[in-house]
Amino acid sequence: MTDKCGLVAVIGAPNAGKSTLVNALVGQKVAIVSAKAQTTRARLMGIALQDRVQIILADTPGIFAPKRRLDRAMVAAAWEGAQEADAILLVVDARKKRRDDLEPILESLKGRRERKILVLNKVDSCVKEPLLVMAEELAGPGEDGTVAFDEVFFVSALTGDGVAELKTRLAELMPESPWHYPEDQVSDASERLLAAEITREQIYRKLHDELPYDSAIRPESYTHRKDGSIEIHQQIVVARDSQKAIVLGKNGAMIKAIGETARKELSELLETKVHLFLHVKVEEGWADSRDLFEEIGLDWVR
Ligand SMILES: Nc1nc2c(ncn2[C@@H]2O[C@H](COP(=O)(O)OP(=O)(O)OP(=O)(O)O)[C@@H](O)[C@H]2O)c(=O)[nH]1
Repeated sequence: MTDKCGLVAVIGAPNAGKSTLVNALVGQKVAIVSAKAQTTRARLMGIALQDRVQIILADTPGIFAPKRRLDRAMVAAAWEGAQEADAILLVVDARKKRRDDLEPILESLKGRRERKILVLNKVDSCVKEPLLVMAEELAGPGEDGTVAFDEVFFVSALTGDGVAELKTRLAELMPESPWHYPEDQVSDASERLLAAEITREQIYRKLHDELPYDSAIRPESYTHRKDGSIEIHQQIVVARDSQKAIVLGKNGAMIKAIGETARKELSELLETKVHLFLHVKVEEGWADSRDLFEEIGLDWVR
């Protein structure tokens, strides 16, 4: 069998389950799953393998009405991901009845020539009949005769139901091409970016009530020690002194707990001992700072 390799853009509203689906397709944790909407800031890529086919998944940030500059950058990154794709996967939370947030996405999909696949996710917790109606509504030819979607899949990214079928289909759709990544490299998100994502996930888990979106992780250094362990330094960037106090916690207890959990998870993922050093830095208006945008992998949007 000749080698095949292609790019799949994963798009959808916040919380639709894109990260969970990418993880399920890849079979290993590469993107960040959180119950909170809009946590996927960086455009992490997952790489799924099926026989001699490499499927590169652009796990894009949720598309939503952008207000702040940072949010606009997220949307731009999402669409940038969809530009050179061999297929576009739109992930929809099948449990949601209101689909207002889908309208702008459906509208902009109309003009796209790529193969469009609708993935109705979370079928583990929704009733069947309305689901079929929804599929019919979304997948049929639109009023102007254009087909909104070429194919529909029903999946549960959580239980894995339907994921193998979707993966097989994606593999079929990939063009003949040499592989873009070495066999053992399942993610092109550099390890240091992955490490930053894991710390950020812990901050959301432990502090999301107090620190909604006003924090970011800046990777400082990532070095391999002679004994095979890895030393990682990261800055937790916040906007105000009061937020710094929250991240530190009483006598530093919070940052210690964040660091400890993140270190354990990283150590498991990287299969080696990890030394993680976290520092809190106050930077007013960090969301407008250009270098940080670049560090989290987003284009600068004015
Ligand atoms: N019941 C159920 N829950 C799911 C399924 N897939 C994802 N979820 C949950 O939905 C929530 C959002 O999932 P994510 O994968 O973070 O969603 P996302 O689309 O990547 O979200 P953003 O990063 O905000 O764009 C999490 O709590 C998941 O556990 C599914 O198939 N069934």
